[in-house]
Amino acid sequence: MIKVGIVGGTGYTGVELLRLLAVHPNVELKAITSRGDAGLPVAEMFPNLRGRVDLAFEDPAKANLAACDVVFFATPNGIAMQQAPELLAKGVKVIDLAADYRIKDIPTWEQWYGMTHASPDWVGKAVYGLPEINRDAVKKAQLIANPGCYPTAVQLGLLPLIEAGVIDVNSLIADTKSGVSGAGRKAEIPTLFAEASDNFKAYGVPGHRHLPEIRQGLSLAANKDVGLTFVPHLTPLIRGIHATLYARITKEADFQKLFEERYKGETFVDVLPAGKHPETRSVRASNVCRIAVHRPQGGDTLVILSVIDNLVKGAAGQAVQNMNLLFGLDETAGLNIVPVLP
Ligand SMILES: NC(=O)C1=CN([C@@H]2O[C@H](COP(=O)(O)OP(=O)(O)OC[C@H]3O[C@@H](n4cnc5c(N)ncnc54)[C@H](OP(=O)(O)O)[C@@H]3O)[C@@H](O)[C@H]2O)C=CC1
Ligand SMILES: CC(=O)N[C@@H](CCC(=O)OP(=O)(O)O)C(=O)O
Repeated sequence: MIKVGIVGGTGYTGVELLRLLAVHPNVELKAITSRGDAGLPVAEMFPNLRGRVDLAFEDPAKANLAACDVVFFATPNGIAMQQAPELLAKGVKVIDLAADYRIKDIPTWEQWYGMTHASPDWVGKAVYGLPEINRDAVKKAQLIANPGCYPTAVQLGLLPLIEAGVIDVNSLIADTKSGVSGAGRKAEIPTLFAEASDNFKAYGVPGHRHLPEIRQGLSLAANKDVGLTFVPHLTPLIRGIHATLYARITKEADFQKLFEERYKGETFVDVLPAGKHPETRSVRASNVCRIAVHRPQGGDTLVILSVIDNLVKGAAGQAVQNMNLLFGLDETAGLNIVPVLP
């Protein structure tokens, strides 16, 4: 059994990791941390885990994380970069759900995240954990930078077209919507019920920190810098991301077939039949990204629709998928979940 620790067990991605790992056939949960709720039984905070997780939260300073085979950091940005190196030096594998190791260019990361990087040496060694792109590198990694939620939906939607060289990569548009769980579990005014329900708004239009992450991935695939307009929106959903992606065609192809071929054999990417519209509820609680390819009125613009559950394929599920690869397990272990509908 793989001994697993989680730093930041009281957040939304932390409890989602617990939900998935509690029934994972190859995992033994060893430690779950919280600074504020150390000593509290996990199932008392999260009643959905009663009878599934019998651990109590531990103070991160006291938990024996070094005895684990893998530690997930489900913490705010800037925590793993301080705490992971000590574990990595002891041979523990680390999967960071935050952004500390996602961006290879340190000045770019420091500019967007507004802090000095505490372990820049590990950035170069970290592997960006988008398995559909990077599977072989993930298998050999010690440190995984788990992708952001918007970057997962956007990259999976655009990469097949960029890899095939059939679109203009200077004028890409990603119009994305997220449910409020994307903002985490901490109390904040914009995610109060009275603020976020019955409301719809864009945010971060001048620049969102996922822009450099998405640009990095797409530019690698294009082998040149891409031009991307990225506009996130907050919607009154709890879970879910819907990305509407626009790309101008530069080379004719059977675009539907191109997507079907690219994701053939990918358990967690489902290309819908031509003409369909994916819904966020069709992936809720599952690790699936559902994609549809449209060419409205046969014009020169492709519209790709890509939906994920931000907490699963956008965070905890993808992290478990990466763990499976790291330990040579079946990539789908613990992730064979039918989405909840309605
Ligand atoms: N929500 C989402 O959809 C997605 C989130 N992510 C990323 O995953 C990470 C976690 O997100 P989310 O679960 O939403 O966040 P939350 O705010 O819901 O939870 C954060 C967790 O981190 C713990 N924590 C905070 N500060 C520290 C610290 N200094 N040392 C140790 N633990 C700490 C908190 O517990 P306590 O204070 O008790 O210690 C809490 O358990 C973030 O980096 C986020 O950006 C990535 C993709 C999607
Ligand atoms: C709705 C909402 O607020 N979403 C978050 C992004 C989700 C996330 O956690 O992304 P990282 O892992 O990169 O931090 C935001 O826009 O900041």
